[in-house]
Amino acid sequence: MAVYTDVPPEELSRFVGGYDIGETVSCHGIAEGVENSNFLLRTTRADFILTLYERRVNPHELPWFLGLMQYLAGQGLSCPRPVADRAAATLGTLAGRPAAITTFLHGAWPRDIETFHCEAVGAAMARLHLDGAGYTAERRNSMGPAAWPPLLDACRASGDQVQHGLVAELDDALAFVGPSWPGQGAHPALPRGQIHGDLFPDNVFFIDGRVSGLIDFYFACTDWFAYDLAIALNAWCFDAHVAFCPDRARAMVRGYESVRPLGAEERAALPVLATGAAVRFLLTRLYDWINTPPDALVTPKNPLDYLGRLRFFRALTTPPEWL
Ligand SMILES: Nc1ncnc2c1ncn2[C@@H]1O[C@H](COP(=O)(O)OP(=O)(O)O)[C@@H](O)[C@H]1O
Ligand SMILES: N[C@@H](CCOP(=O)(O)O)C(=O)O
Repeated sequence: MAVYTDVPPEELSRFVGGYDIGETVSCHGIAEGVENSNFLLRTTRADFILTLYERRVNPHELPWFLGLMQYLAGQGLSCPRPVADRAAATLGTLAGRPAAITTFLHGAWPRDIETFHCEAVGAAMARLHLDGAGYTAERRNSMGPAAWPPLLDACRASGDQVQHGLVAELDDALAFVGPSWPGQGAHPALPRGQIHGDLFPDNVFFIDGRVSGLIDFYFACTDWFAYDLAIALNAWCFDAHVAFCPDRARAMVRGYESVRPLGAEERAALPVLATGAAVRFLLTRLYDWINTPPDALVTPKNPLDYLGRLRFFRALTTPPEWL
């Protein structure tokens, strides 16, 4: 359950009254997601998503995220479009939190991933990469390689209680990934631009087998395009037993390349990028696993799902046949 902040009805009605979106009919907390408080806001005109920003989102960065969504929606990408209030502002304050209203997207995220989903998400991601080109403001990846050593340090005391030897394995992975990262030493920099940064299945909606929308842009940033693909290879291309599914990976790369072909250097960097992506999600999940109180409303995600992924990508020595 991800509703961290309750919204008193009178505050909601004052907030919604600042927009030209009709009268509030209902406003219900949404029991999915982990980062922010999301509500389905139904008005006499339409359905909207009301988001109160919590936790990891830096309020100073919200205009960048909202601006990116506005820009991508203007390019024809199906993503939440921030709604401006009567004073033309897309960011306000509600119940003491920064808050925004965005358009509601129809569709549902896939619970059972099939190969066609992976091909479709690859193509949708490549479109996002191309569509973002005209949004020139940059955002550094706050969850990039520089963030990983301090995250590991914060988990150092308790990490081995989650799995024996985990901290040493993560130290070793960081020592490998850091110097091998694109742009480090002899490793070439790669094509870069606006990436989603968290394109997991629960952030991609489908209708009748086609992508109907991408949501949750709050890890978006300016980084290597191929890193976004590496994140999605982690998130979509393993089964429930954390066994790698080469057909899914092949389909995802094929879908991506149907829109934006990868360069040879991007292809060569994918194993290390995917190893880094596994480290990144293992670490954020481990941090949450250790620091989420037992009575919290949100259930932390299992960090060890990403240990199997890390080991898989780390062990790739030659270019894999699915690439
Ligand atoms: N624009 C949207 N249209 C429809 N549903 C949405 C939209 N944004 C969020 N949701 C719903 O809210 C849930 C949580 O949103 P998400 O952005 O993933 O939250 P968090 O940032 O907290 O992880 C989604 O799984 C979806 O059900
Ligand atoms: N996708 C991340 C967690 C971020 O959650 P989201 O609900 O914002 O997508 C993970 O699975 O670790």
